[in-house]
Amino acid sequence: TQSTRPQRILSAVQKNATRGDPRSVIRAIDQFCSQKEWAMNVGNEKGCILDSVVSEVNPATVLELGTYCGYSTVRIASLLPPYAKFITLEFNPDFAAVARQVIAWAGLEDKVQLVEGASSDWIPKIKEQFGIKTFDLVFLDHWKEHYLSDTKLMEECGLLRKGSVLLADNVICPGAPDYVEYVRSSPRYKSHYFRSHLEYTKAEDGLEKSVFLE
Ligand SMILES: Nc1ncnc2c1ncn2[C@@H]1O[C@H](/C=C/CNC(=O)c2cc([N+](=O)[O-])cc(O)c2O)[C@@H](O)[C@H]1O
Ligand SMILES: [Mg+2]
Repeated sequence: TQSTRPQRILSAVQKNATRGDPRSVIRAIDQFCSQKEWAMNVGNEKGCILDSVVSEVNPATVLELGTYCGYSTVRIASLLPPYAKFITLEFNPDFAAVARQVIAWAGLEDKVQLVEGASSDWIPKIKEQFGIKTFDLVFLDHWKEHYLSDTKLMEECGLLRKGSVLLADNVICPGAPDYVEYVRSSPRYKSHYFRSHLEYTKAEDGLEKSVFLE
C-alpha cells in the first residue's frame, strides 16, 4: 500500500538521522522537506525563532497544540530543563504514531507526553490529569480556526498565568486572522510579530508571540 507523507518523513529520519541526536533528526526532516516533499513542519527559519523564545522563557511547563510529525516537538523538547513537563496534543492517530517514533528516534520520549485527542476535549482536563497548574509556554500550530477558541478555553480553564507566553505559527500563511486580531487588540495580551517565511518557501509567514498579562 502507498505510504503517507508522515511515514515518508519518518523513513527519512530513520535513514538519515542519528539515534539520540535531536539536531540530526531536525536536519533530516528539513532536508527531506526542502529537497523531496514539502510538509507543514514549522521549518528551520521559523524554528530558530521558536528556539530563541523557548530558551528565553526557559519553561517548566509547555503545551503544544498539533504535534503532526513531531518536528517542533523535538525542537522544543531538546531545549527544556530536566524538570520540565511538556504535553503535546494530536488528534490524528496516524500522525501521533509517526510523531512518537520521531520523538523516540531523537531520544526525547522521556521529555514529552504525547496525548492523542482533540485540544478542546483535553484542555479542560489537563490540570487534574497531569497535575499542571498553568503553562509557561504554549505553541499553537494546529488547525488555524481552533487557535482563538482554544486560547479562550485555556483562559477559562485557568491554564494561563501572568507572564504565560503564547507562540502561534502561521500568522500570514495560512493565517489565523481572528486569533491575531484578538491577541493584538485585547488589553490582556502584549503581542509581537516575528516576520519570517513559510517553511521551505520564499513566501512570507511569521510567528506571533503574545504574553498574557492577566
Ligand atoms: N483540535 C486539535 N486537537 C489536536 N490536534 C489537532 C487539532 N486540530 C488539528 N490537529 C492536528 O494538528 C495538525 C494540523 C496542523 C494544521 N497546520 C496547517 O494547516 C499548516 C498549513 C500550512 N500551509 O498550508 O502552508 C503551513 C503550516 O505551518 C501549517 O501549520 C495535524 O497534525 C492535525 O491532526
Ligand atoms: Mg504551522
